[in-house]
Amino acid sequence: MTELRLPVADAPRVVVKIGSSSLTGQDGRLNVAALKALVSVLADRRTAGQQVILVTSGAIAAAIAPLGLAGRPRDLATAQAAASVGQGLLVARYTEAFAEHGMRVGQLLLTASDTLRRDHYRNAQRSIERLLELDVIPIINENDAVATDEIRFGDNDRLAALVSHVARADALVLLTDVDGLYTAPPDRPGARHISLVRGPEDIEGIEITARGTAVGTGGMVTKLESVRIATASGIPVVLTTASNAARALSGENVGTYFTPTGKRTSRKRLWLAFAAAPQGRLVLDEGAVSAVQGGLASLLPAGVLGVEGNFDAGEPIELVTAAGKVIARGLSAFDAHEIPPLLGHSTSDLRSTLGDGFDKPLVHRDELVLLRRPKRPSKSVPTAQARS
Ligand SMILES: Nc1ncnc2c1ncn2[C@@H]1O[C@H](COP(=O)(O)OP(=O)(O)O)[C@@H](O)[C@H]1O
Ligand SMILES: N[C@@H](CCC(=O)OP(=O)(O)O)C(=O)O
Repeated sequence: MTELRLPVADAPRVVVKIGSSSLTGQDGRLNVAALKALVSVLADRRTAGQQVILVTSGAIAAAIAPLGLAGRPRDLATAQAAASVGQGLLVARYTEAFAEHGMRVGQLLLTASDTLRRDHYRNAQRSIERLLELDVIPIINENDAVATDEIRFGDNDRLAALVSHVARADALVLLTDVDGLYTAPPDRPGARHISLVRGPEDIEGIEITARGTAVGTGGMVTKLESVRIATASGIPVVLTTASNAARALSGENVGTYFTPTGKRTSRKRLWLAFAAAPQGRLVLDEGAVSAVQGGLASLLPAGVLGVEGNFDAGEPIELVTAAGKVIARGLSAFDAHEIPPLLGHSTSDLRSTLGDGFDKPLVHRDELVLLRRPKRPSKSVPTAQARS
C-alpha cells in the first residue's frame, strides 16, 4: 500500500463503478464469473468494515443474447426495452452472488435529475443512507427504461461521481477494461500509462476518445468527466481494471490515482458546474476576469462588456473572457434584457440613477462556480510514466 492511496484504503465509505466492458464477454452475454469475482472483493471489503456502494452497468449488455439482438441497440426504445429485460437478470445475479457471502443487496435505479434536483437528491440520499444502516449493499444503475435522451447520462461514469456526492462517499473506484489512463488510446503505439493525476493541468494535451468498447459507452471522455466531478468535490478516484479491484481498494499502486482538487461542494454548486445547461453568457473585461478567478468576488456590472442569449433571472449562464473562454458559471440575478443599460456602471451610479434593486451584482459570488483555476506555478513530481 502507498501512503498517497491511504484515503482509498481507509475510506469509511466507497463507491465502486463497474463498466459494461468488464461484465460482458465477447458474445455480449453477462460474464457471471467476472460478476462473482467482483462481488467476492466487495464482500471482503464489507467484512473488513468498509461501506460499499456499487454502481453497475451491464443491463443492456445482459439482454443482448436473451433478446437475440445483433449488438448493442442504438435506438432509444430498444435500449430501454433491453435495459428493462437485462436489469432484472443483472440484479438477480448480484443477489445470488452476495447471498453466497451472507449479504443482502438493494436496487436503486436513478436518472440524472435524481442526483441533481433538490427533492430527488434528498430522497436518493435518505434511501442510500438507510440501506447502509440496514447493512445492505446498494446496487445502482441508471433508470434506462424511463430516462429520455434529454435527461439521461447514457454512461454510468458520471452517475457514479454524482452518487459519490449524494452518498458522501470518501473514495470512488472506476473499474473498466484498461488499467488506467494513458497518454493516448492504449492500443496506440507509444501510449504511456499515467499513474498519478493531481489536477487537469497534469493531463493537458493527452488524447482520449469518446468511443468505448463495443459494449461500453462514453470511453475515456465520460470517465474523465466523472473524475472531474468527484475530485472537485473532494473525492479521490482510482481508475483501473476490474481484475485489480482488490488491490485498488486496499490502496495498492495500480491504475491511475486522481487526487482531490477541491472540497465537498453544495448540491447547488455541483449542479451549476456539471449539469445545468447555460442559457446565455456575460462577457467580462480583464479586471472582472481576475476578480472572479480570485474566488471571492461577485460579478458587478462595471466589469461586463456584453450579454448574449435570452435568459431569465435565476437561470444558469456562463461567464466568459473577451476571447470567449468560459471561466465560470453562475445564476443570473437579472433577466437578459435588463442587463445592457447596467453595463459599465458602478453600483453606486446605478443606485442613484435607477434606484434600489439595480445596485446588486449581476451574479452573486455564492451563486458562481469557477470552471478553470489559474495554473499551478510548478510541478515537482513527474506524472506520466513509461509503462513497465
Ligand atoms: N487515453 C486513454 N487512456 C485509456 N483508455 C482510453 C483512452 N482513450 C480512449 N480509451 C478507451 O476507453 C475505453 C473504456 O471505455 P468504455 O468502453 O466506455 O468502458 P466501460 O464500459 O468500462 O465504461 C478503453 O477500452 C480504451 O480503449
Ligand atoms: N445503464 C447502462 C449502462 C450504460 C453503459 O454501458 O455505461 P458504461 O459501462 O459506463 O460505458 C446499462 O446498464 O446497460
